[in-house]
Amino acid sequence: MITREALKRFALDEIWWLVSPGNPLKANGPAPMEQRLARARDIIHHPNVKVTDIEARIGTRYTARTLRALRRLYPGVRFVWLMGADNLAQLDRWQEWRWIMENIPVGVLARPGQRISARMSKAARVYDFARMPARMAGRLGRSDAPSWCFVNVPMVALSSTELRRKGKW
Ligand SMILES: Nc1ncnc2c1ncn2[C@@H]1O[C@H](COP(=O)(O)OP(=O)(O)OP(=O)(O)O)[C@@H](O)[C@H]1O
Ligand SMILES: O=C(O)c1ccc[n+]([C@@H]2O[C@H](COP(=O)([O-])O)[C@@H](O)[C@H]2O)c1
Repeated sequence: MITREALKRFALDEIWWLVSPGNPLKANGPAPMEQRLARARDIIHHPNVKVTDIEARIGTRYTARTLRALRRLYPGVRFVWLMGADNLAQLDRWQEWRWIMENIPVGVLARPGQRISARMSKAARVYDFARMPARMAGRLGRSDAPSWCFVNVPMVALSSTELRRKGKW
């Protein structure tokens, strides 16, 4: 749902789901890559959405390194980094987070319970000057970094952790 919203709201050509080799801030490692790729591909069927293990192939789980590699590999492409509001709330714990903000436009999708922590976060405060109003979200991909935009999307209070706990995956 947030992928479909992001395609529309940010007027993107494509969205790539980067199936992570493992979030550096999460203590427990994920399920095997092949399994997660297959499950991700079962969920999303959209001509403009690609599910990829490119981070594993590049050999990194750090977003700044991924983005540098992607720009080298696809020099003609203007990339935008997309994430949920929970990730904005702790972005200042990411490796080279200022480099990310300074170099790639960032689109943030609202997430239940995360509005205040995202708004009060260090990243939001430091880069307040670079925030685009949501009504201009469609221009995010064509704007120069630093530039970020928070959009309100229909709230779905689901998390991967909860789905795993309920045995749905
Ligand atoms: N319900 C949601 N609303 C908005 N963004 C979301 C939602 N669920 C996940 N995201 C975003 O989608 C991306 C992938 O999230 P992920 O698959 O790790 O799920 P998660 O629910 O955050 O995981 P976990 O429960 O293990 O913390 C992240 O950027 C996250 O912020
Ligand atoms: O680069 C980092 O330091 C960093 C720290 C935490 C999360 N990330 C990335 O952010 C993405 C979202 O993580 P998650 O677990 O919320 O889906 C995923 O690609 C992670 O690898 C990246």
